[in-house]
Amino acid sequence: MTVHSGKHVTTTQETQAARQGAAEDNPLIAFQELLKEAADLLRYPGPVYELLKDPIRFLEVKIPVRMDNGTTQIFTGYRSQHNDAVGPTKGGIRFHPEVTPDEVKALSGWMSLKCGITDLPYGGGKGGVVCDPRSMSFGELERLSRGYVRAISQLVGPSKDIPAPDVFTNAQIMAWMADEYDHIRENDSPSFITGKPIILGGSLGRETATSKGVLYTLKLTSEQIGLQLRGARVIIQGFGNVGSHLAQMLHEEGAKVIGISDVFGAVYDERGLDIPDLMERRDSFGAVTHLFRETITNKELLEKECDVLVPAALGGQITEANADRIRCRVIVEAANGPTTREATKRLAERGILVVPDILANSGGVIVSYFEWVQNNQGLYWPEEEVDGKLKEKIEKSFRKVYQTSQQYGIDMRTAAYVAGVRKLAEASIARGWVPGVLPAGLMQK
Ligand SMILES: NC(=O)C1=CN([C@@H]2O[C@H](COP(=O)(O)OP(=O)(O)OC[C@H]3O[C@@H](n4cnc5c(N)ncnc54)[C@H](O)[C@@H]3O)[C@@H](O)[C@H]2O)C=CC1
Ligand SMILES: O=C(O)CCC(=O)C(=O)O
Repeated sequence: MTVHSGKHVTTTQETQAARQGAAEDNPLIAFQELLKEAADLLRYPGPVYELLKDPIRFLEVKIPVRMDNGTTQIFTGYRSQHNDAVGPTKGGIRFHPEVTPDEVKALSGWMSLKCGITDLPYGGGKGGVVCDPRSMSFGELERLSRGYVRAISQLVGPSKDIPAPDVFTNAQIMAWMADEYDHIRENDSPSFITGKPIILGGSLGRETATSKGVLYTLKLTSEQIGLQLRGARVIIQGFGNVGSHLAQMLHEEGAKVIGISDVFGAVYDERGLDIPDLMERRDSFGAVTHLFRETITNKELLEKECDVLVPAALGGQITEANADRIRCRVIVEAANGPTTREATKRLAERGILVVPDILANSGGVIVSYFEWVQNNQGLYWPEEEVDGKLKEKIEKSFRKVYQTSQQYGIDMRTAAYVAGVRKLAEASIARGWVPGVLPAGLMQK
């Protein structure tokens, strides 16, 4: 494979096509359909589903930003709070040109389920801003980040709704947002947002937490299906925060990472890629394939044969259109919503196991919770402590979902919904929001 230096500046047609595929299968409808299945399995009364199928609060905002060329551009942003019966809502902020209201709503619902599975004291939230940060200057991005916080400031806060990074946002953006919030509130509120730089109260281990969680779930899955990770052929779609660290971790575990991709395309080498070198050379938006002369498309990469396929970019990547051409033993969903419902069914028929996003990528919010706890108590933990607690939580969550799938005879995704919705429903029942009976022992005398 030859390497060249060059600069892509536009989004490829393949990206457009991938997103159109996602539009065919609206993530909010997919969330609602499976939520209904889980609520019915648990025999919850109708109002439980009616309450949880949409966010409890959804805000759309306009953010005027002075651009470097003197013009003013008006950006659209969203914040969705799915349910706050358990506690404050929690979830990342995505900066991406194709953010939609339904996507943000679905992402907030998935956050609620994620926090339910992992037993965090939160409901789900999510934010998004329609923008392309790759085409903006540092100054423009800072003004947009601060403008977004001003626009949503009434709705968020350390005990209301706690944002974090997601696609195309990072620790620097969290730092600007934290600073803006402190100015508005006129006090220091480090637990308003997580994923911050360490110097501003970020937790050790947060940057790699999502990837570490994916690695742990993959290891647990491998034990179940008798897959040897050492020497296993792995393909990872996306080389940003989650994909790149995961590639590095798998490389260190002795797995062979044979394909990776970014927004521009993919690189594939059946002999294994030099991951440490790619880690050095990726840019801050997780782009690396522009360094290669020979690339393939994201679509082609997903269809290459491997043992483990890890989508770690956007939603709606494995659909009815390509599910029959996916050739792997297991898919571990690091991205949110990468596999549509129809594709999940097709893959199950073909014996391909899917480890669902709301379990596999929960390491990020778990360590965000640890960051929030550390900020609230003003006492900071060493990285080993963070890692140990993360591993414990992921293992417990995996067992919960796996046992639920065995108990009800359902696939891992449906099991994750069943395991995740329980806490939400029970807290809503306990508050008297919806009718229902709590399991014995939950309501103390
Ligand atoms: N950062 C976190 O802690 C968590 C992230 N996730 C999910 O993991 C996924 C990746 O997130 P991050 O790594 O944080 O984002 P990132 O912004 O660091 O990286 C995104 C990667 O996806 C690629 N990409 C973007 N658009 C693409 C397209 N249309 N086709 C192919 N590749 C594309 C980018 O080039 C980049 O390599 C997202 O689905 C996110 O919601 C889930 C849990 C936590
Ligand atoms: O770290 C967090 O609070 C949320 C991360 C996130 O957005 C996600 O898990 O999808």
